[in-house]
Amino acid sequence: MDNFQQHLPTSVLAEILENAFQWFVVVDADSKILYINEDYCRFLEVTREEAIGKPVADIIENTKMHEVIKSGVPDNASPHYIKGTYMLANRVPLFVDGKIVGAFGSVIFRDMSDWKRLSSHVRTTMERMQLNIEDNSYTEYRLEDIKGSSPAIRKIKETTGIIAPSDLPVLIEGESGTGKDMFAHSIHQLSERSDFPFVKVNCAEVPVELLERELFGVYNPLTETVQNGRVKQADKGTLYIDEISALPLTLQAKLLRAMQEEEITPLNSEQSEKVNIRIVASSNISLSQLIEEKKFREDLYYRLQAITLKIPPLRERMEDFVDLLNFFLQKFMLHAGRRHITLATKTRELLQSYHWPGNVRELQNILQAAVYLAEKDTIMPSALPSQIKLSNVPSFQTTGTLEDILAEVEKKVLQSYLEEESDKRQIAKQLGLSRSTLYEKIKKHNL
Ligand SMILES: Nc1ncnc2c1ncn2[C@@H]1O[C@H](COP(=O)(O)OP(=O)(O)OP(=O)(O)O)[C@@H](O)[C@H]1O
Repeated sequence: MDNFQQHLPTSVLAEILENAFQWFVVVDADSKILYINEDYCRFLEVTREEAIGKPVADIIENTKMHEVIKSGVPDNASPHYIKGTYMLANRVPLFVDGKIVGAFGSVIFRDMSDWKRLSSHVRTTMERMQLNIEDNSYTEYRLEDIKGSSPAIRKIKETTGIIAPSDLPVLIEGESGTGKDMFAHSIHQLSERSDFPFVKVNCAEVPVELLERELFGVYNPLTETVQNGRVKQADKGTLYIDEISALPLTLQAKLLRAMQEEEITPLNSEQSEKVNIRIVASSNISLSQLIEEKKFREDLYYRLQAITLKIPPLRERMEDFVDLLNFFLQKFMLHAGRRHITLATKTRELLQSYHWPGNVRELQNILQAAVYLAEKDTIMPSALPSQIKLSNVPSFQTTGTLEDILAEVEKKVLQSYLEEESDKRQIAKQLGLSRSTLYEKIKKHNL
């Protein structure tokens, strides 16, 4: 402490006390005023000379400084009624060598509307920060980030370029992991709304009972304020509604109103608000089928589907496979600080013949793991997850004598081991054979 004081001249200390808090008072152990700043005196309509040395209760009405001195417990953010208004005050006891020598008090909000304003300002700032955190948690994609040169992908990219600048809603259909998010982002980036927010909501991830407030906001009667939902947050920008098929029918009606009348009504409110949003929606199941099952409103569907981008699953556009493979391999090599990694021919074949239910996302994840796990410069099939290796289990004949069938199985198993591993010692070890037996079998099967 002494050390600090040496560096902090009294004049500076006084300046800090004058300015650090709007209103500030220090009392001694008998609750007599030792210090009070100018601003506080002005408000109390006393001079500083009059105030200093007086019992604090004579100068500040409803003060609780003496209670804090008695209890030794701070009293923070507590309402204090002075001159006809409620203010928010902090009162803190001062201890020296374990003994209470006084207390200080500060008024942190001069009236409760100050507080209300600030609290609503803090909330909006927090909402914006939250939005940014979520926005930044995934990359902002552009059309050129979408790899692949299959006719399907080229066509969809071309259509995206044409329709993006308009304000029309867009529906993107495709299985999970096909790149729907990437297209939604690209549409926003290429539109005149790109300087305004891109807000995403995944209807399947938000619990149904919270979806209405998440989308349309909620009115809080206590604070008399509206907490904005995603629609309002996307004002002037793009609202990306992922998995729109999970949107309940009642909310589908509200969304349609937001699109047609450019108006929303927050939950618990009777007041409509104007909004200006472009909707990009995506679904990994066919919405037309949901209409037949009466789970999706026909009017909303027709409003959305005028521009539909249908992204085929990866297995139906394997022309993109090599582009995607090379792209991810380069990317993850760079991330992992590796200079040269290739795929063994068998690894490549296994990947190529897999049916990719998780689409591009699955390919990306598998390559990432394989690059990080690769000990040498070649990724062997053993680095692939079992679902890929199992999808390629060799088939064998089931007719003939048992001896013939077993010989066929033995040949196929040896063949697949030899393709995966060049070190025969390793193969013999894995199959529980001596090296000489392995060589005999290789010779017998002409491998
Ligand atoms: N054509 C592509 N080029 C490069 N990366 C791609 C491509 N398609 C998808 N990806 C990558 O695959 C991952 C999944 O893509 P995205 O999130 O856009 O899929 P999605 O269809 O929206 O999936 P979901 O329906 O599960 O939300 C992303 O990390 C993205 O980088």
